[in-house]
Amino acid sequence: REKGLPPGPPTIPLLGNLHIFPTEFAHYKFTEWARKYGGVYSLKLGPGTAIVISDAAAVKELMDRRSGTTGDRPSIHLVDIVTGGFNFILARNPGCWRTFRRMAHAILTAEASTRHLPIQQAEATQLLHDILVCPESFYTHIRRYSSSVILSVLYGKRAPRYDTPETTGFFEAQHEWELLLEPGSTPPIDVFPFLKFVPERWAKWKRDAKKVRSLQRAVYFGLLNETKKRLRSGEENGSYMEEVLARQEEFGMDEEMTGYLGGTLIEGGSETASSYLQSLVLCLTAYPEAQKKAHEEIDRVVGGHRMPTLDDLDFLPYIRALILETHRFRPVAPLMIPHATTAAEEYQGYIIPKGATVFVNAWGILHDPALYDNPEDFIPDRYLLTENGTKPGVEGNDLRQNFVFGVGRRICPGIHLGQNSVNLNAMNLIWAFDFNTDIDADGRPIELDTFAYAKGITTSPLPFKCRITPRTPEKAEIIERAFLEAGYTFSKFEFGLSPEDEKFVAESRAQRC
Ligand code: HEM
Repeated sequence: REKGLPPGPPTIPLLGNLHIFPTEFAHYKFTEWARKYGGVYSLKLGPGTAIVISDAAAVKELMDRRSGTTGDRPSIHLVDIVTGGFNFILARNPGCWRTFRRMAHAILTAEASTRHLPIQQAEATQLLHDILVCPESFYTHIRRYSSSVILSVLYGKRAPRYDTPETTGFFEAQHEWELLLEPGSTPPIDVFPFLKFVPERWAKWKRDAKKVRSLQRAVYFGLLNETKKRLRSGEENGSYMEEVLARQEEFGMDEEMTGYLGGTLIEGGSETASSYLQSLVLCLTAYPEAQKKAHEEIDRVVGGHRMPTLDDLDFLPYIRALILETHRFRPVAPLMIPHATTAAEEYQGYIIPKGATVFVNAWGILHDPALYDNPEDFIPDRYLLTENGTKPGVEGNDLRQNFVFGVGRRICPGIHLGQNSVNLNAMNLIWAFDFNTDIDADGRPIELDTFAYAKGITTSPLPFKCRITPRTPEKAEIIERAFLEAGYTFSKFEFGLSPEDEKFVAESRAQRC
């Protein structure tokens, strides 16, 4: 470890800390090290350096205020060979990232998210309907919902079923991509660049990378070409990609960039919202006291004769607190997405070197016992006591309520769309259903493991069982009616459907007649 770096675990020659770098659930190990080495510590990864920040004040200073030098992403060879460097989320700065970001700022605005609310609301209604009809498949219903919203908003084409070809195509590509990016699944190419020159026949990762590239391109460019075809036939429906295509020249975007912009926005928007909503169901089920309070509040404010709308949220302080507590308790991206520095920075006497990878340990901060009372418990009330949920007497000014959406220049550009999804569905699900733990053969409740999560950069609970029942027959009827009425909104997003999707849609419409 070079002189001047923040402290960190002892190193060994050549590898530094590479031999102890966690290959899964890194946020747990990073948090354990933070308690030992402090809120800003360093890891040596071969010749490279990683800085782990688990302190809210340091995040504010280094990542938000000095974002000009901490807003890059680390160089990842796989991103270059799979996407040609055109992955918005992992793109390096400068280069195409700046163009993507300008485009996102112009088009993914709060105002635009409001324009897309009708389809989001209609999809949220189908989510309630699907759970009503087949509650045991709630996990996949949520995934269908989030993919369909993002496909509708981006390409103006919805996914009526979980098995819609675009959805399964995307999930397959995404699954293979995440496996490839998983630390430990490939040799350390970025630490030892000579590995790039190993011939393909001895490097399985190169063959896998080719496969992921062709899977992704089939989905991303397939959707883009369909959008163009739809525009040529004069069937505009106001999707994001329509505007991107119209302003391609203004932003200097060629075909490759345009295809990958849309594709990586699906990557960013699909699994994040679904992971959040799956965690929400897990928390409601595992913490019946919190569920009861939320039910009481929504019954008082919204009542049983209509569905909630986003306007109700202002009058639902406990549910707002519950939404924030779910973000804190199980953040979708516990280590966010690694950043990198473009110049050296000095922080409290330590050097943060140029080219260092920076991990923002959101998990470590949001589960810090110095900030939160009983951080491992799900306690929405903490957000009623203080703005950022911190324990009384502790300054929470270095935190902010949208912290889980990222930091500095890399803050999530889909934040408005994401927040609408989270807020709308949280209210809907609480309004509509009772969530109870499953029971075993002897009628005893089966305790849920709230730590059973999938590994990866973004993480969702592993599929779990719970009993979901409508709260009143009247609510079940309201949901059915709203789903049938949503058919009109859906019809504007249903083109080029597969025969199976056509059949499904026709059957839903037939019910209406
Ligand atoms: C609950 C929903 C969501 C959560 C919790 C979430 C969270 C995040 C986080 C933590 C980051 C990393 C920020 C950083 O590196 O500092 C991020 C980046 C990103 N998100 Fe989201 N996100 C959500 C929804 C969405 C949606 C709906 C979209 C697309 C419309 C989206 C697109 C992106 C993109 C493109 C990036 C990369 C931005 C960049 O590197 O400049 N996200 N998101």
